[in-house]
Amino acid sequence: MKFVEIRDLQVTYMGKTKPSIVIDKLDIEEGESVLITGRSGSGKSTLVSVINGVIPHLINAEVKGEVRVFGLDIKTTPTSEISRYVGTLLQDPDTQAFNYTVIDEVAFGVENYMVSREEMINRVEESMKICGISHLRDREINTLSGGELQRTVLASVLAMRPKALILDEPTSNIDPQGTREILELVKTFRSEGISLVLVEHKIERVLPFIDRIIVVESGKIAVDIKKDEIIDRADLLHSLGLEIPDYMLFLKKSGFRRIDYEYLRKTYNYKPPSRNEGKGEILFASVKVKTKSGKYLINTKISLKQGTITALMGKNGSGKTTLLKAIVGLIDKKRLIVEEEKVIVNGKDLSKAKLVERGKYLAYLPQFFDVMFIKRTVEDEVKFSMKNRGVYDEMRLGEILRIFSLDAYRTEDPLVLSMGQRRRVAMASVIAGGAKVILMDEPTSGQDWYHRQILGKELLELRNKGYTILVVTHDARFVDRFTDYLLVMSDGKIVLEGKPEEVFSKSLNHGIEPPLEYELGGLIKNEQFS
Ligand SMILES: Nc1ncnc2c1ncn2[C@@H]1O[C@H](COP(=O)(O)OP(=O)(O)OP(=O)(O)O)[C@@H](O)[C@H]1O
Ligand SMILES: Nc1ncnc2c1ncn2[C@@H]1O[C@H](COP(=O)(O)OP(=O)(O)OP(=O)(O)O)[C@@H](O)[C@H]1O
Repeated sequence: MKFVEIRDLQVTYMGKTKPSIVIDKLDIEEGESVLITGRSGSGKSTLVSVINGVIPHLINAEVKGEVRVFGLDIKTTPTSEISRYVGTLLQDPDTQAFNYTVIDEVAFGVENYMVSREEMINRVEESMKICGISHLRDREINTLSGGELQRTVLASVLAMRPKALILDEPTSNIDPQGTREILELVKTFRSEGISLVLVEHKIERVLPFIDRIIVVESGKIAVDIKKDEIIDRADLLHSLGLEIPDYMLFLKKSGFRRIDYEYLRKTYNYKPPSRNEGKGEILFASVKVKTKSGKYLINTKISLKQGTITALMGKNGSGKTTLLKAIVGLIDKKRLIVEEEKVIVNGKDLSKAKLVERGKYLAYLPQFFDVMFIKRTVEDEVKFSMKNRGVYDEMRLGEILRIFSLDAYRTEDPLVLSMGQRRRVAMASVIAGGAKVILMDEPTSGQDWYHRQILGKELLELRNKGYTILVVTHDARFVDRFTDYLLVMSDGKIVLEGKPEEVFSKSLNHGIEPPLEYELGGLIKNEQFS
């Protein structure tokens, strides 16, 4: 039986005049493992939403044509029935978790099935183990880090033992080593005939786990190839804005039709970009944060050099977000104990300063910043933020809008702008108070390569204008391309620091996978892709 059969499909969201996807024919065989990729907004999520029945049952959209999933017509089969066969991990795990504790969440789906209690317990335990969250079993969901939450949702999906899995950008929140471990395990399920659909921007990372690549472009299937054809089509894929590493283009130019890691190791040269050294320390912090039961979540010192971009990497739950929050003064003191929070910015001691005062020196951009917008125009949004910090001045407002290339959008509603534009409005608002140090939490997550490059260039421009930036990310290629220093956290401590090329050679034990060109170019030894 086929996993997916699509014929003459057109999906049009309520209120839209044009369909978001138009697909004449698509078949996915049972047991196949397919990567669906393509630019942001191309229609990937819409496609997977008809495969798991979310459209039309939970999201209102008109579906013309036919979609069958394991022979079931998605238009007439309730989602509860489809979800017995097709398990989905959404990109934003917040929307998928409803329970109080981790173990309740993992058991939630499987509880509704007719399985014995013993079988249920076995499945729940096994899934927690696979996803590396057994130690979090009794933890309240709202205390989990982003990656821990995503792993929890995945465990609950796996406990249902679906015939097919849809993973929507698993690498966006789960650290690279964790993603690899989970995909390795999914691969072993595949020997039991499980089908896999992976929606992902990081093609290279998932290549060992898939058979076929489908590229969606403007709502249509633009490319549908076997994995082995990736080099043959490298130029086309590159021109579609996908993250095709240079070494693949190099192979194509050298006349190869397949990836030949041996040849690359002998011939491929890689030189990291030049980095800024910075001019002395602009930020120093010494932070200790612990739980009520006395476990240190953060116990570390951090220093940033003026006029540099510094990356902060580390496994899920290592403490990256908590460290950023502690520096800006955003730790929830009802839940956690702040034992030490020494923060000095540009010679000014902010250790005792309140949030608003710290905001004049430090700008913090959370991962999901849309919630920050409260005004109806870009100009009002930035103005409001300046007034709030007591630093409003019309000239300065104009200057900030120019720095962030927002002049042309002054009167637009921030919420109708594109993701990149919205991020610039949020950044303009947070630095409007005069802050010269910007702390950003996972701005690369879920972004396609084109937008990650735009972000990187924006950061370089800000750096050249004298700002200092600390950026939390799981994206090693982004770090290599766009940052000057790399800090690695483990168990609440910064354990490695230096230029990315120095740190990458030692970071394998900390959940970080260096860009493959480091290994192929002989800069580090890591034979995981061979
Ligand atoms: N619920 C919705 N209502 C109306 N339009 C929608 C809805 N969801 C998506 N769209 C539109 O459909 C098009 C395809 O969006 P979709 O989310 O499928 O893209 P995507 O390739 O998954 O993007 P990304 O990589 O950014 O997640 C876009 O133009 C988007 O604005
Ligand atoms: N109230 C709490 N009680 C116990 N542990 C907590 C509490 N709040 C947070 N934690 C734990 O602190 C650790 C650090 O979380 P943090 O969000 O800083 O991690 P992170 O490095 O940003 O992870 P990710 O890469 O997944 O985003 C996590 O293991 C989290 O579960």
